Amino acid sequence: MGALAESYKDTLLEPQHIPLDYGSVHTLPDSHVWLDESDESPSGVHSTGPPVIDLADPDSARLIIQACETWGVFQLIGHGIPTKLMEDVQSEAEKLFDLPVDQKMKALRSPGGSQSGYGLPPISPFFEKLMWHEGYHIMGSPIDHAKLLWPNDYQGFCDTMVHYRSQLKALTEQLIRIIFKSLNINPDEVAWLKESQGLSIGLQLNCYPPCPDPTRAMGIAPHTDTSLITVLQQSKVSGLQVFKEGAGWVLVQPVPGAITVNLGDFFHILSNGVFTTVRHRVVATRIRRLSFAYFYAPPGDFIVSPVLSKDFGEVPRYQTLSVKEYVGIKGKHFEKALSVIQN
Ligand SMILES: C=C1C[C@]23C[C@@]1(O)CC[C@H]2[C@@]12CCC[C@@](C)(C(=O)O1)[C@H]2[C@@H]3C(=O)O
Ligand SMILES: O=C(O)CCC(=O)C(=O)O
Ligand SMILES: [Fe+2]
Repeated sequence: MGALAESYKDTLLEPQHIPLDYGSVHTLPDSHVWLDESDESPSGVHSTGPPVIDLADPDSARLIIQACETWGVFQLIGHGIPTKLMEDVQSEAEKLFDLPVDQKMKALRSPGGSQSGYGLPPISPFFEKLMWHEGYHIMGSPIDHAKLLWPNDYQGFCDTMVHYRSQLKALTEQLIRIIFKSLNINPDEVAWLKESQGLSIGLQLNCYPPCPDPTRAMGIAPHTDTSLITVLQQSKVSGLQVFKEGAGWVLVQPVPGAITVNLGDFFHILSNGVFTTVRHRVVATRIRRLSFAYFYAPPGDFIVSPVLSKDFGEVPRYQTLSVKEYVGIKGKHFEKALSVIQN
């Protein structure tokens, strides 16, 4: 199922690492109070956000590369994902998170197993406090877990998710080709890009339930994605913030119909640190917010080695290692993983 299925598999999930029955909680429990994020200015709402790029613009490749260097994130319009499909995904996910908590718990992700199923973010054990979040992860076939949720009525959900995944795969690979060219990597010579063998692909449905005290809660704690690239559908409700040096936390205000694209750790390593793996978080909100993240990583045995050139630097800033090795290091060292492999 690919190397990402192994990520965070050894982080110790304690009994408290399961989502609350949020509908029945009217005050924020102490276990969910996040205080003192003050070192990293709370909500940089005054800064201009990351760029919005139209993929149909003849200049889009240049703008994408520029955004990879400066922000590590951008919003993409003209991407060709049908609006109807994006709406269908939203309504299937709403149906899922609307289920009674006992029903969702039947599909709970099992500790040490694959990442598929219902639960809190796998990074939860790295934090003292719990996130105001529930998620459902799909890796490989969605059928087994969907059958647990809807024993007689799972086909519509599965068809929508599989169709969505294949559309996002094509878009993601189009973006990877653009970025590879700027790194002087010939995409036609990359076997996994041509043949789709051994890729690590995960589709994460995120739900941030209505929060009674959003300024003291956290939707998803700060992290960088363990991916080459992540493409994200945000709903109309804002909540995603990215950390920008000099500006603090900056809101990525959702543009209707746009797909948010962010680079993950593997593009950062490949580009010798020139492309940003963007640190991001999600703030809690008074109204429910959904988002859908598609994570794409090369096969576990792919060797990630910084590209060296005049533009990307002549000296490697990171050690050369396999995707699988890095996933192991990330699972152990989390936010420090990149500094662990720094030369
Ligand atoms: C494909 C993956 C990326 C992810 C870890 C995982 O193996 C499965 C869940 C993903 C997710 C979703 C919520 C935020 C996040 C940091 C987490 O805890 O689980 C990401 C992980 C990631 O980007 O590494
Ligand atoms: O909800 C969002 O906007 C972002 C979610 C996210 O960062 C993730 O799933 O990795
Ligand atoms: Fe993320």
